[in-house]
Amino acid sequence: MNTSDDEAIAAAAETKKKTPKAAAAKGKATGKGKAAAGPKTSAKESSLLKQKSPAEFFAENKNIAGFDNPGKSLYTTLRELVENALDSAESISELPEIEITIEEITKTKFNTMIGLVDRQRVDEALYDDFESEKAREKRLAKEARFQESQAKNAALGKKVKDAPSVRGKGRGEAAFFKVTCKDNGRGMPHDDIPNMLGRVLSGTKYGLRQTRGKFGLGAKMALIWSKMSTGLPIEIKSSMKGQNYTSFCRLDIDIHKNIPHVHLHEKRENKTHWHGAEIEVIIEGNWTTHRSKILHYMRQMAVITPYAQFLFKFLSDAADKNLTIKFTRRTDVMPPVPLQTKHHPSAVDLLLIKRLVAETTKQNLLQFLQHEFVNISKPHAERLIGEMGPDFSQKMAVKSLTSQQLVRIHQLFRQAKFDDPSGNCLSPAGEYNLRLGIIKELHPDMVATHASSPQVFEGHPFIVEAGISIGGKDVKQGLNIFRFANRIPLLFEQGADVITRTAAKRISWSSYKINQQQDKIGVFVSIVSTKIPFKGTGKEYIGDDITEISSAVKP
Ligand SMILES: Nc1ncnc2c1ncn2[C@@H]1O[C@H](COP(=O)(O)OP(=O)(O)OP(=O)(O)O)[C@@H](O)[C@H]1O
Repeated sequence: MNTSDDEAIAAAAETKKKTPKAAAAKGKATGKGKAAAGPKTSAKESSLLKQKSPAEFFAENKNIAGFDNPGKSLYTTLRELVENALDSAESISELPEIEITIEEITKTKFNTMIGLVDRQRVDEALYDDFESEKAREKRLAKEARFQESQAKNAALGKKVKDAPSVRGKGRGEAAFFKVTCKDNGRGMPHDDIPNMLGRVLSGTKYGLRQTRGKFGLGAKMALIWSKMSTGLPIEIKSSMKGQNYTSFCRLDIDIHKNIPHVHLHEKRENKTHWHGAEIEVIIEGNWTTHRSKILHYMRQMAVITPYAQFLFKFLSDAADKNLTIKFTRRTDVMPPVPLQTKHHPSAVDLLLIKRLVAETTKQNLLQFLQHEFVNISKPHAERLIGEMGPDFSQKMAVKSLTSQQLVRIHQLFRQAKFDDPSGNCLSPAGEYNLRLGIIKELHPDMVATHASSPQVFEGHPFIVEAGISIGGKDVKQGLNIFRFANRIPLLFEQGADVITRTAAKRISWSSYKINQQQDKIGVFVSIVSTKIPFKGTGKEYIGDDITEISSAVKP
């Protein structure tokens, strides 16, 4: 015992003798109160710890899932529904037939739907778009000046600018849309519908397989957004092949508990023997700001999926806004259904090894290594076990492995050499389809395509397919970059994406006798993998920081 300990004990004994109250206070401060019951917690000190459900988290951070604002939310809702529809039809090798309708709902119609009486404005000055007499005069004078300068510019042959738009300060009046997506896919089992669409982070696409969906989030985000912006539930109709009934379900989500709140769930007659799903959601959106993104998305989807048929409709009370576009099927050749694969030993972390041990049906370590991972043959597994050390044996029960032994296996997996995973489980669009898609949607003067052999990053196989086109319809001068990941068009965050950066900065177009500024160049790059390293859950771009991918994208 050193001097300072001695001193502290002596001082404490002294305090105890002198003032029992002061000693108690000291005990509280040092956390050494009554030995058995522990220090009492006053109401003021009660724990501040709170839990949040995944649904609450995503409702509060909806931007990370692509629901940044009403316009983007309309775009992302459509996209999530279309991608689910395609995944579903392709999973049963059915040529996809997908109908998408966006119906504009006026405020009066919306209010009638929810039983709210429409009210006219009474006190105009209360509103954000109210313009005082003075402000009106000022605006009109500004507009007149602008028109004068435009007239002068036009007379001098100079470029004429668009008139600046006049907007209120705030968000203005909300616009509502009913988004419906109907497919001819697998449908959903009746009893699973509430959890599939009303519980965040639940889905059927979590295995190691190339799919458009991945997180078990997209459709639920559309529902959360509808709950946040209109308070209306989602409606689902679904029927599986051979079922003589259609499931109908109307539900919303209990955000706090992250559980579905079912309003109606029943079986109805399926006279037409239809199979597939039809999902309908009513949300706030903005068609004006995101019309062009939505149409680009549909067109790009038609490029990468020429074997699908899409019927896109925009319906409005203003007849001149109505739109119907049919993207026709050009081929019956579908890429093969992507296969579920096992994990590559170099791509697993400790947590995943523990999960695989907990879930495996294999009894011993030898069988476990051989059957739960790709590229470990029996002789290879025997050698690996030998290398693990004397505590390990081929016959040892895999469920009896200690935490330390699992760490040893993980360490060995990181250091040992394994053959690369094969790309057999992947389903690229195929050069034929990519070429066809480009010709069908762009009508270029020239197209060239190329597909790479499978490559690997972090134990995941990936394939890059690319196409270049020159000329065509609705193609602007310069680079027109079309990016696809697991056959999803990526339209946002273009600047940071590996494909854009490669096309714009790392390719010497002049060496191919292509003028980067003047020619109408279409660049199409499609990456498929069991793991697309998206930045964020919004699936909007692939970063430029994975060497294997960036060098594979550059020809
Ligand atoms: N049109 C559909 N047809 C059949 N099943 C569907 C359909 N839409 C959704 N599902 C089922 O509901 C599940 C949840 O869909 P959700 O969009 O929430 O997530 P996901 O597609 O699995 O992943 P992600 O969040 O990456 O899109 C899907 O995994 C699928 O099983």
